Amino acid sequence: MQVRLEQLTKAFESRKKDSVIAVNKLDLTIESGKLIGLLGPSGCGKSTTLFMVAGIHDVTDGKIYFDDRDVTELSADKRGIGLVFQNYALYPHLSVWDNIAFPLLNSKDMKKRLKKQFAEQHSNSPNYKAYINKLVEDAAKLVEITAYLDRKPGELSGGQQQRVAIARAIVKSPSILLMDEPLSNLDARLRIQTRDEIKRIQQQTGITTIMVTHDQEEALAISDEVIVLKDGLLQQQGAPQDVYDNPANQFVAEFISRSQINMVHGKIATNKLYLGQEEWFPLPAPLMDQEVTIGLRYENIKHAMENIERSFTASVTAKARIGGISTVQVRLADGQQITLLNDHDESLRESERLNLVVKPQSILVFNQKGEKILQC
Ligand SMILES: Nc1ncnc2c1ncn2[C@@H]1O[C@H](COP(=O)(O)OP(=O)(O)OP(=O)(O)O)[C@@H](O)[C@H]1O
Repeated sequence: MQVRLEQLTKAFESRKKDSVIAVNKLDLTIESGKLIGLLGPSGCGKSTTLFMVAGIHDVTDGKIYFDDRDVTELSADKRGIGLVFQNYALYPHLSVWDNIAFPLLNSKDMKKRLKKQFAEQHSNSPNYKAYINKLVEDAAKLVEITAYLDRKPGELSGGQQQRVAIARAIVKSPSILLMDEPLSNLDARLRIQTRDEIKRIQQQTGITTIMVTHDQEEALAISDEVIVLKDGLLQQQGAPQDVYDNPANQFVAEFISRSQINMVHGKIATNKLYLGQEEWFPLPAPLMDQEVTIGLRYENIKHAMENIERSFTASVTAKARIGGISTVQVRLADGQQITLLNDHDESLRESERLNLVVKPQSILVFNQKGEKILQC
């Protein structure tokens, strides 16, 4: 099912006189069957957006459509969504089976729907009870927790509990699955494993899924598309690699870079780009004279032959090795430091002068407002 937000806005009344605009005129279309990473720093409005789509928060302004149906005023239980929370929110006194079956057995609407489905589908189940049992077992099988159906949540690991929560959300065949930071209570190893599980489950079911996360690596790894928010405003939507390669602005470039980006001070003067104080190269198209910030990702800066077009020189100040990644820090003529990946040359010496070049289309130039004015 497609999800479309039109000028979606949420203001929270504050005790002080100004209200907080948590989500600000958000226009978005999420295509059916996609896994979306809703991404941004703490307080940017991710959860508020998700909870409006879920029907948990009412909207201050704007519209929410599921396909062509306006669901803005529809209550949460009538939207056909599955919800997964950060803290799993399982019932501790119920078994895993009972937790998964809970939404099937405790909603009048759902019971009505299931009875109709059971009658229409001429299912292989001999009776309604067996039909429910099969739905629970199928959901448990999908998330691979069949062996734990008799246990209580407290007898499971965090990762297993989150799988139960996912099973409970998908057992009612929702049209949309909404996940609020589903991985953040898990340790690093389980996070990667569960992240990959979410991808598999989403691909197997084809349910349109929106996953809120503040962890860009997590979002980039599994999402078909990422949506980046800041201060309640949409910054960019696109395929992970495209957003990484072509960030819309300085904020996105820094947020989606695992911090491995240099932001170097420079300027544009008489249609030439300056790296620090040094003239670098003529602009491909004219731009106004101004101070700029130049974004250069570590992996895009390479050693080069002397005098190659757009090359620049810098001297080595330090080398570092973190895990399998080796970096070298160099100083430009005006003293600014930049870092690059030290792919191949372990023999670099301190103060050695290097000739460097940046991969085409990866020089990102931002104006003082953080808007991208050039990428070349
Ligand atoms: N019930 C509320 N009352 C008042 N302000 C709220 C309320 N809920 C959220 N906010 C504010 O709205 C803004 C967006 O909050 P939201 O929880 O959506 O952000 P988030 O991106 O999900 O953050 P996090 O990653 O920390 O969960 C924040 O400034 C927050 O303080």
